Amino acid sequence: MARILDGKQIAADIQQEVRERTTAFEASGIHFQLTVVLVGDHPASATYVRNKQRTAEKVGLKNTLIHLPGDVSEDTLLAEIDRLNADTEVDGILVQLPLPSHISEQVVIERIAPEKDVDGFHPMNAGKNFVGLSAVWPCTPAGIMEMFEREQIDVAGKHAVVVGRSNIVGKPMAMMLLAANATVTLCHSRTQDLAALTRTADIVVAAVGQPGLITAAHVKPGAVVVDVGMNRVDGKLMGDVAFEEVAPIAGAITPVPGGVGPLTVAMLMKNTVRLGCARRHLS
Ligand SMILES: Nc1nc(=O)c2c([nH]1)NC[C@@H]1CN(c3ccc(C(=O)N[C@@H](CCC(=O)O)C(=O)O)cc3)C=[N+]21
Repeated sequence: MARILDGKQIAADIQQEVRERTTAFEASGIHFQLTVVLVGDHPASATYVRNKQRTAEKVGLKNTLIHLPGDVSEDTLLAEIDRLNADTEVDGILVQLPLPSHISEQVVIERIAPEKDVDGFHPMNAGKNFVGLSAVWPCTPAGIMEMFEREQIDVAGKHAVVVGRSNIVGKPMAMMLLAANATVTLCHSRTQDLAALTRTADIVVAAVGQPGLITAAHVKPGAVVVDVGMNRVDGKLMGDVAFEEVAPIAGAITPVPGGVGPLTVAMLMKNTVRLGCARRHLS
């Protein structure tokens, strides 16, 4: 039976460290602020945003929610981002995705000042990361790497198979693993014989949004299995991994919930402090 990687506990450890840093800065009158922009009333988004705000509160970050109606124009949203870019009190800006279809996510992401881009989604930051200049990495892959480190899962020289090629998770995950000296295979919806590839993996990261896609037949005994999936099935949260059948085979596995999700939120806090320090020339 696999070791269960307790994302919630690791996230709590990261949050504790962030709390210690914000407390130290508070003593010198410095307060970091995360601003979340939510457009519309997508129920899942509202839950995630509430989670982020609660966590920000806990770690001593000022947090502001800008909630705009679902029919807000792209221009109004862009003007709001311009205002936040210019606000010297704001350290991090997160525009919750997905956005309504009448708004271009790419245009919005590019409008966020790169030095306030806590998600690491801006092409400037993605590009820097691509060439090995360390910018802020997207929170989900960053949280997974942080978990590997804290759980002493050494990725150097290992074969890591990432399933999913989004700009938010799959692509940056592959880049981070590569930077940490893993041998990386990036799979996606058009990959032929996925199971044959994942069966050769020492580490599998599933980030496709298909409940139960990764089965026992996809996993080599002893492999580390990381489940990024957040699928709501009959009101229940399910990952991309068929946990019940994979857990007995894997060497280590993340649960859903309580795995990657809390790590993502914790890294958002860590990234906010990092950007706040960089912008204020603090170490
Ligand atoms: N600009 C932007 N940045 C994001 O980082 C971003 C985003 N947009 N849009 C949506 C996705 C999704 N995401 C999650 C974060 C935490 C949990 C999380 O904490 N999940 C809990 C369970 C939550 C529940 O019960 O619904 C867990 O896995 O234990 C889930 C999902 C961040 N995202």
